Amino acid sequence: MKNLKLHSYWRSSASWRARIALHWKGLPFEYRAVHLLQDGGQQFQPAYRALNPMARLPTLEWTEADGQTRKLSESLAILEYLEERVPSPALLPTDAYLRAKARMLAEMVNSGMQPLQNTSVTLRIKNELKADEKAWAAHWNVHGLTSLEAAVQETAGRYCVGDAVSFADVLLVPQLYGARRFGVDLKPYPTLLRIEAACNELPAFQAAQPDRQPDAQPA
Ligand SMILES: O=C(O)/C=C\C(=O)CC(=O)CC(=O)O
Repeated sequence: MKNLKLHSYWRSSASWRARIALHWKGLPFEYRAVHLLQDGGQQFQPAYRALNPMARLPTLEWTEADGQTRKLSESLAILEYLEERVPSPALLPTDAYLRAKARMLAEMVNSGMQPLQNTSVTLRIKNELKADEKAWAAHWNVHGLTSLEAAVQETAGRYCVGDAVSFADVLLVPQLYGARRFGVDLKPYPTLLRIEAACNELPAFQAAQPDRQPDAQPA
């Protein structure tokens, strides 16, 4: 994989997952900023939609040794692909059950939480339904984090699944940032907070943080 380009937005949690995985695997990439709110949402522009018909972030583009260009969207598909292409350092355990557990915890965020509070959803709740989109988003974060705190008890070591970083941690850290943005009290999730702190000691997690990205906006 050469000439990697990641279409990303600094605080898009799905972009953040891909950034962690790329840094973890030691794959340098060019950062292509797509602003989710400016210009009515740059993700809706035809050039980006041609890359990603869902008009969502992230999208990864690269070139193979034989010159073929490739593109992939959906952060979990990107994580799975990078894990296959660059197995070491790993982001999945070797034991099949624990691998499934890491994917299960990741899916609890990927399918069970984030889509319910995605910007495309919260904007419709606010503008079409005239409802409190922050309360809506906070509700689904509380439901998901309560479930995750319970679920990780079986496998947690230093990280979500034992003492090695996995997809579960890659999904957890950006989601906690989102939960804070929606005003969720995180005190009921001590295990998740402890894992987040452990992850944030790692250079790949540090490099992927929103405020370290070229399109970050001052608070
Ligand atoms: O407010 C903005 O700056 C625009 C959009 C986002 O950050 C995207 C999200 O926070 C959704 C998410 O990835 O969970």
